[in-house]
Amino acid sequence: MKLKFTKMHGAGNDFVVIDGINQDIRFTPEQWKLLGDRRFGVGADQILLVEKPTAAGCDFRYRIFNADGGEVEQCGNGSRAFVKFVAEKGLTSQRSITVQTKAGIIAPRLEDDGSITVDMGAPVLEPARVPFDAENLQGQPQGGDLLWPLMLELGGAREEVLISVVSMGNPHAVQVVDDVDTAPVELSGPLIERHARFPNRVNAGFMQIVDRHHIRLRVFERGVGETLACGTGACAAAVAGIRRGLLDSPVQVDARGGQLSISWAGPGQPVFLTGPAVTVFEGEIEI
Ligand SMILES: N[C@@H](CCC[C@H](N)C(=O)O)C(=O)O
Repeated sequence: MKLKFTKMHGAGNDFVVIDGINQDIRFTPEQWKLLGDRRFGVGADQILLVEKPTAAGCDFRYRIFNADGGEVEQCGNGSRAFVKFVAEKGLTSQRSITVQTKAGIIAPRLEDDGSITVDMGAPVLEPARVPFDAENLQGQPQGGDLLWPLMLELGGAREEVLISVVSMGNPHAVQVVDDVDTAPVELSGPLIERHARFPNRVNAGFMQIVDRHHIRLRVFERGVGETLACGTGACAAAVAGIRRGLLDSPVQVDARGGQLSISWAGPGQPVFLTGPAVTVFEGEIEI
């Protein structure tokens, strides 16, 4: 079939966005992977599918596929691209929408200045629900959080890293580093992503604290590798930093591809993610 798509990005985290309301989309994991392939397909960190909702009270259903072809629960930067896409394509006239995802309902809103704020829902902090297997591990208390020691095998050497585990619908392991520019993202990112204690794999965040309202962040994303920004990763890092008593809301997050802003009032409360969404080009591909 000839597929119409839109290429978009949010702070450099890039997407192929597909209207699955006016096109009949039934792809295999290999076809999703091909769309994400930067050499043989279009190229993107994630492919986002817009569908009619199946849950009552929602305007749309939002499905997310990583570049490796796997379907995942949540994507924060993608949710901003999603609301801009449905507005630009005339699929809605509302500036605030409710969106059904695999991880629950989120609510993105187009602001007058073109930025987008998303109610991402409350973070999940219980290890078993992230999911993270904490059995026989001694958590180290810090602030209101437990830091978990994770043993990494690096070329014969063993190294322990201290992580916070947070789910924003999708799983995150966040560690504090002195300097994100020299943090071993390429080396330990893949080891954390596939660590046996994360049965569904995990997104690995490396956060440098600049001051109590400002961090720098790099994220090695599950199913992709390092991206220029990760919206749920920014939410998870801010939540972890606030819980540990290192940060106060709101938190400015500098990613390599742009700036995001996170606010969170504390456990049980939703996390709000604000940032840009940009349409790059429209295209068609035979698939
Ligand atoms: N880039 C995203 C997260 C996309 C999904 C992630 N790779 C996962 O597997 O959970 C974001 O902006 O949140």
